[in-house]
Amino acid sequence: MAGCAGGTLPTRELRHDSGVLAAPRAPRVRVPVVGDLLRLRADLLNAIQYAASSGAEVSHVDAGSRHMVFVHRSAQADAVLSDIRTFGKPDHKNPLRLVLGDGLVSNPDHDDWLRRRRALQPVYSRAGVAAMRRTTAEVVAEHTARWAGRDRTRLSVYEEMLAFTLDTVSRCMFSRSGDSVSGTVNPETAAFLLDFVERRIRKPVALPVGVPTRRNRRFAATLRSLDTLVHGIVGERRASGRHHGDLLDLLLEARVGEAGEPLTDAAVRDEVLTTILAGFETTASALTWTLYLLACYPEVQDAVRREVRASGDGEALRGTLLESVMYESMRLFPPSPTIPRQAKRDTSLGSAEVPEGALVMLNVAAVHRDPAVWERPDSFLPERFAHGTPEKGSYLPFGAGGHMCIGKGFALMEMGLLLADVVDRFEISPRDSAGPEPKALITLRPRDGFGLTLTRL
Ligand code: HEM
Repeated sequence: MAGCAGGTLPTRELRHDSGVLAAPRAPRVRVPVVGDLLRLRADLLNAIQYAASSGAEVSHVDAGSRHMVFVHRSAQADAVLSDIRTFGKPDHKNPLRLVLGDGLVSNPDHDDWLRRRRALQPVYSRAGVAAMRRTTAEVVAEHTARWAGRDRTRLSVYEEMLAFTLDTVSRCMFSRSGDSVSGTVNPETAAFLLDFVERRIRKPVALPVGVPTRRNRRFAATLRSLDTLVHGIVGERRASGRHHGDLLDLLLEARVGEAGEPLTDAAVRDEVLTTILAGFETTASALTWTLYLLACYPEVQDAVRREVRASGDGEALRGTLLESVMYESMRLFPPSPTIPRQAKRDTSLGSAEVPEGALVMLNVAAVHRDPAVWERPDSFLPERFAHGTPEKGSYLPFGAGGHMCIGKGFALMEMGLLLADVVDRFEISPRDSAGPEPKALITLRPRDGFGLTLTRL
């Protein structure tokens, strides 16, 4: 079958051409490695997969001025995620802060983060997610209707999923589309900002953003227009007091600390950008790999279609085959393949010493295929999730512990609605002869994009 290499249906061994995740190639870098950061970063995913395949629990990488520790096993991952004071968010030099400021994802100050996290919990609660369901369903219907314009549509999957998730999160945030929002919050802007941040993560030494290079000037201008947009809408809302029932309303209603203070305008701005940027690429990645797997396993696709059609309104996702397919897809292709932490004091992980200041990278992709935990770890077996998710530390698409993804419910709702509508309307089949090759930095994406064919049913 095009794009889905090897294997036969009944065994459901993973069918994809790349093999990068399934079977690590001999590394282009040695791991552990001293002073070889550039090459490591050129092929991060392969290097850390290879290190994991050596059976080590952790690998040390001396990355120039910074010591890095990659964690490959569940027990150590659990130890890191459950002690958020010892293993905190990376410090103020984290390039994500250039865009997201002190929003939940990049806030390095534990106490400030905790106050905000408690204040924002209601925004992403079950009720908050339920309030966003109608808008999300409208965005789903618009996008799938566009793909249904012809009998057979050749979909550039990753690009389409990015457009869909960005549209969803910005419409749920501002409850309006239109030029003022889409002119500023669009896939090009978002891709530029993420690329800017990723390059700075990859570069050991980067020019300060204040140096007026062409990219730095574009970066400053992009941030200025986002800030103007957000502050403008927030100002209008505060002045009019009108309620729109969107995420921004919920952010403005959030109350911080014992005194119950509202978020400052600066904090609202940081959380708006954090929600948009944390929520769109990750969800697009998860949808991309799930559609790919559904295309490769038509018998699973058929079963999901039967389930969706039998369920009527499709309200409940919990316990369904569709949910298991999404979980299994995020196990094989975790949208956030690494989770970064920084040791706030000298400590240890199993027998490994971890010095204060070390960057600790949880190798989620390896943890998800740890043969000690997962039977047939490289196979696509959604039924393994029929009875819930496994033991602590071994399944981490949304992280775990205090920093666990606050948008998990939102993401699952959005994915469920899109996938249910797609399988109901279309047969999904692979298009290209080669399958997508995963590429990882902040998120796991197909290296050169890839296509699927949607045939209208
Ligand atoms: C499939 C989609 C998604 C995946 C795989 C994902 C994954 C993750 C992961 C692994 C973390 C933990 C990072 C850490 O421990 O440092 C995280 C945190 C976070 N995510 Fe998500 N995410 C997704 C969707 C979303 C959405 C839709 C939103 C917003 C609506 C969101 C907002 C956040 C925020 C704000 C945090 C920071 C939480 C904190 O540290 O308090 N995410 N996400």
